[in-house]
Amino acid sequence: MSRSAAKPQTLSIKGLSKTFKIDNRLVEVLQDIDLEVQPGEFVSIIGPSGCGKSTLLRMVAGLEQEYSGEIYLGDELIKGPRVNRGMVFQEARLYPWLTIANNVAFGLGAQHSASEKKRIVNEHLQLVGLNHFAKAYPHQLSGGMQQRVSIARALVNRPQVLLLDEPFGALDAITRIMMQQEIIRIWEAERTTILLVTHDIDEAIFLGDRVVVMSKRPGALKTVIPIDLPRPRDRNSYQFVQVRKHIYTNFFAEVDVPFAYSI
Ligand SMILES: Nc1ncnc2c1ncn2[C@@H]1O[C@H](COP(=O)(O)OP(=O)(O)OP(=O)(O)O)[C@@H](O)[C@H]1O
Repeated sequence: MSRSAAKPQTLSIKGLSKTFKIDNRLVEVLQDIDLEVQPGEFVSIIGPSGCGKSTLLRMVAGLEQEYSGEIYLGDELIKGPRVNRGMVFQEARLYPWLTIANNVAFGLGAQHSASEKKRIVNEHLQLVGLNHFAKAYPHQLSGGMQQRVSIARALVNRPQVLLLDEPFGALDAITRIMMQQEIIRIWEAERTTILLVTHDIDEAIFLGDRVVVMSKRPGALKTVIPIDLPRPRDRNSYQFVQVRKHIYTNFFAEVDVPFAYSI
């Protein structure tokens, strides 16, 4: 592909803490997060429900702006959303009245001519394997295909960082496995830095160069585990199973069940 990439930058999260006001109470959600993500690295984030994983991603996206600490992309202090960071959510969030091509084109800036827009959209539809669906509408696509459209839309401005917030959570198990292979293929083609939040420990190990494990709220970094397994990874290999066992037994063997959820 003839798509020129911007120079990759390191993502630096420094001393990040976040408090929300819930029911007139201040609730500390994130506590002193320090994390450096190298250009082109794939980092998976796991942790108990409510520990602040999505909030952390939203902060990197620039969607949350009140917090202490700093987030840098290269030399740029992140203060709000910008096209150098793309985000994909659990639901595809497509516009039902727009064709697939127009959904992908939606985020493209006015600096592109109509023919340039068409070329960029086609390249991205090809990247996610949907070039034959340019004129279809979202309701004509399966959940996995819709999610691929939202990945194309997030990549269309050539972001430095792709933020994936439980992007395959709503998909069935088989589609999920296919999408994991798909995101690896896209990542290997694009070499975009990826931050993935997931509830699925296998998915975190299968995809990540490193797995960040967060503690329960207020979310802090419990540990960061490098995954030195060769790609493509085999979920049933001895080494893979050992990494999974290590994460389960050391970090998730005794997850506290809040009283409200206990029987
Ligand atoms: N806009 C908001 N206003 C108030 N509280 C919020 C807001 N967004 C998130 N929270 C609170 O922050 C905490 C962390 O939420 P967040 O969605 O980041 O957690 P999470 O780790 O992604 O959870 P899950 O794994 O269940 O999706 C929760 O207690 C939630 O209630």
